[in-house]
Amino acid sequence: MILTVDIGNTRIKGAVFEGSTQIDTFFFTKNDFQKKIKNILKTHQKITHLVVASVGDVEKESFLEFKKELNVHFISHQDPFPFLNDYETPQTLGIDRMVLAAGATLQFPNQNRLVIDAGTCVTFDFIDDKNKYHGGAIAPGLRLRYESLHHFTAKLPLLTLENPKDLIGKSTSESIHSGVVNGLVYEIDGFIDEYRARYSNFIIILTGGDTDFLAKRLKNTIFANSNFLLESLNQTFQYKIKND
Ligand SMILES: Nc1ncnc2c1ncn2[C@@H]1O[C@H](COP(=O)(O)OP(=O)(O)O)[C@@H](O)[C@H]1O
Ligand SMILES: CC(C)(COP(=O)(O)O)[C@@H](O)C(=O)NCCC(=O)O
Ligand SMILES: [K+]
Repeated sequence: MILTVDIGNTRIKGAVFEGSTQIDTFFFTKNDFQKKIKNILKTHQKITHLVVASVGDVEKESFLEFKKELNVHFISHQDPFPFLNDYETPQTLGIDRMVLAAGATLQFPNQNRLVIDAGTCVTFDFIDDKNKYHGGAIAPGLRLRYESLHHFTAKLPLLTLENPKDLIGKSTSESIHSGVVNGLVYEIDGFIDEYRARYSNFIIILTGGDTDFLAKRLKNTIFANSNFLLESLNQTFQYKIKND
């Protein structure tokens, strides 16, 4: 059994896999994840490997204590990946984006794929049907948009995510909700339309913490799976075992 851990810039997520089946899912904070992982290891005594992908600011050293009982692996740019990386700065490409691209390549063979991860940032990643990773885009995520409107102005309040009543906001709060939510939805649909103008056929995977909120608002048909990064982490590690 494998425990996969995804350290993003907002949350730490974990999942236990038996083969390709996800049997448990967890959310951690920076302060409690060591204690929680210990409990998970007690519950699932067959866990032999801990596989971590991190773009957050958690120290690698905080996983050292698990090395006694487990095989601990941090996914890195040196691992084998099932695609050809055409990014001009491959060493600066987020390891989460590498893992998403690996998952898309392995789960959806022989087709063009666009992966959209709506987390702290919204990232776009495009992998073509010849398994070449092209690159994509990085934009602020939903919560980041609410926070930056508040942080960089004198008058705007900090609001939490809410469904906009209408396109036309009739108050400060309604205007912010429309600007943030409708804005991101139009942005994602706009990106998809532009990709479609270049590539007639591709599948779209939407993942990240805002998956469910966004999926039902997009006009494009997408494959929504908020677990895609954790699943892809498991697959990236299986791929490494076979190809190292
Ligand atoms: N419990 C939660 N805590 C924080 N953000 C959450 C939560 N549930 C959903 N979200 C949403 O998820 C987004 C963060 O997604 P996530 O995939 O966890 O980010 P990251 O991978 O960058 O840490 C935020 O924009 C927020 O709107
Ligand atoms: C773009 C990101 C900050 C996204 O992080 P997340 O929203 O998943 O927390 C992360 O993938 C990253 O640090 N990337 C490095 C730059 C790059 O991918 O080119
Ligand atoms: K992201």
